[in-house]
Amino acid sequence: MPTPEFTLGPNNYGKSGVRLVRVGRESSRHDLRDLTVHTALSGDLDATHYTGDNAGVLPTDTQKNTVYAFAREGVGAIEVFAERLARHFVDATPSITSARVQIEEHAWTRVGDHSFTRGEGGELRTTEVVYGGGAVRTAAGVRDLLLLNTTDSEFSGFLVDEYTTLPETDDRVLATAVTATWDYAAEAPDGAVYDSAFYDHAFTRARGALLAAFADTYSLSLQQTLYAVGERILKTIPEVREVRLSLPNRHHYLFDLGRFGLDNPGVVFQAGDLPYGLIEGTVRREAA
Ligand SMILES: O=c1[nH]c(=O)c2[nH]c(=O)[nH]c2[nH]1
Repeated sequence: MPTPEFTLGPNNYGKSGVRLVRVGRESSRHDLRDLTVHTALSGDLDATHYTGDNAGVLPTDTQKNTVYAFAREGVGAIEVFAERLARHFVDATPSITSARVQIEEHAWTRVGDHSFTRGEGGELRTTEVVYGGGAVRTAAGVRDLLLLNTTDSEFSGFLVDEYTTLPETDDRVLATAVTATWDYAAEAPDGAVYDSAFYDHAFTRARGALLAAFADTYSLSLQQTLYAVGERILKTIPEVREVRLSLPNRHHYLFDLGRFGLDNPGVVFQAGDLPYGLIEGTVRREAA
């Protein structure tokens, strides 16, 4: 290979948005799983970038096919399915040294033995597994979990400068669409086995902790709520080492009804769209 003029930096490639629906027919009460899978591989891929020599390139089409083929025997928890795929791409492909597999699960609600319903959009359960150098890193989470408190939220005492117009409030609607991601420790502190049952149970408990913290925290800022949510997840799941949260502030503006001779004691709001505040942060197990 001729010496290239410039240096290729970090790179990865894979298939995004692999839509997989699996029907479990073990009994007449069918099981339904609906996943979107994203693969990203990296390794010794200089040749394809510098010269177009594709000998080390496992096509993204093959990566997609592998997702469907692996689903034939079962999926289990999305964390486990992602790890199976990531390990396969690395262990079976000499040029590939690291694989990232991300999965979003769209939840369907059962309405019969073989009937299900779900709204468009809606909350997703998520995972991201990275496998390389013999080590697995597993993260799990939720996206677009909509939450709203009609009271027990204030925002006051903030910094004021010549551009500040925001009035202080001692009672507001607090609404957000939570994206939460939590990392599992490589070694479970209590010796738990990271299997599908573990991940499903941990997900249910982490989500429950998130909801409880949002509901029972008297909020002086969304930042304070963010910390309270992260803290609650860490306290609930000993295997979690870090929680990352992204909380858009879905503003609700008290609508001025005074123009119509009406009072508005926190009853009628205009739901805002853009712009929105975006509060993001990480809460870690290590002490401050
Ligand atoms: O909870 C909040 N945090 C902020 O930083 C902020 N800024 C703002 O305008 N409203 C809010 N609310």
